[in-house]
Amino acid sequence: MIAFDAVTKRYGDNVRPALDNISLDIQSGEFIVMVGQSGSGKSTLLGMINRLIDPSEGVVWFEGEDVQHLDPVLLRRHIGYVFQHVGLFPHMTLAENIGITPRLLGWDEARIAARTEELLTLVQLPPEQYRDRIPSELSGGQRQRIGVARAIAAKPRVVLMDEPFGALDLRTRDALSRDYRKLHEALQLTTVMITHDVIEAVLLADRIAVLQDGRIAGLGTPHDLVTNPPNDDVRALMDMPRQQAERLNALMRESAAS
Ligand SMILES: Nc1ncnc2c1ncn2[C@@H]1O[C@H](COP(=O)(O)OP(=O)(O)OP(=O)(O)O)[C@@H](O)[C@H]1O
Repeated sequence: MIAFDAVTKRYGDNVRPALDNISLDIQSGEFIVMVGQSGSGKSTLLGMINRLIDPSEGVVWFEGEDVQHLDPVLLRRHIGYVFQHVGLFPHMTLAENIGITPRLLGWDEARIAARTEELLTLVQLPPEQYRDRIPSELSGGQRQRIGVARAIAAKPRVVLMDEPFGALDLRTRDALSRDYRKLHEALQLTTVMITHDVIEAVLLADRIAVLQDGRIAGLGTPHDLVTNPPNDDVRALMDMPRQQAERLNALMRESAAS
């Protein structure tokens, strides 16, 4: 579905490339999650898929085509994009926000209305109650649900997510990410997600890519990376959820004993 072939990205005259000779194949239907420290190159990698960023060297393939040969505006209409600050249009109703890409693609109004109803139901915001609201009349979690609905409105096969649930409280975040995983499966999407939360990555991903200084330091199923990390940095990162669980258990035991 998507392939990076020896991709390097240099910003301006920075000595160190933001991405350094990355090769990565993403299969159709796969849920791949990118983790790594701030500045490791995750957003740069994601932005190359929908041509927000162009490579300095190498080729990014999308469904067998070099993205450099595709019109970026048209390409983006076929790739859903969800990011942390949802970016809904504040004066448009939720229905209008969801209908933006279908409308740009020339769908007729009846089809857009039907699709909007379907999506509001899918993201668990009953249409009769929500379709005519504006974004400021929603909670952060509800807004993010609309962000997901808008991203998949025109039935893209690929969805890119940049810290989509990062600004939400833990419970909402957990519920929303689980709901999204179900949507990913039901709609047979290909999803590329960035998160800073290793637990979220382990729970959601088919495969995790660990980025470090512009390179892929580890790539594999959550199980592979936890049980057989390729190096000490990946081991330390993937071991964090277990260490936190152990600390929590120890605290619980101490407070139960006192
Ligand atoms: N427009 C830009 N101009 C110059 N340097 C940039 C630009 N965008 C990113 N960089 C640099 O490229 C490197 C990778 O940045 P990138 O945003 O891809 O990292 P990231 O892993 O997504 O970070 P974060 O987790 O903080 O969002 C960083 O060193 C960053 O400073």
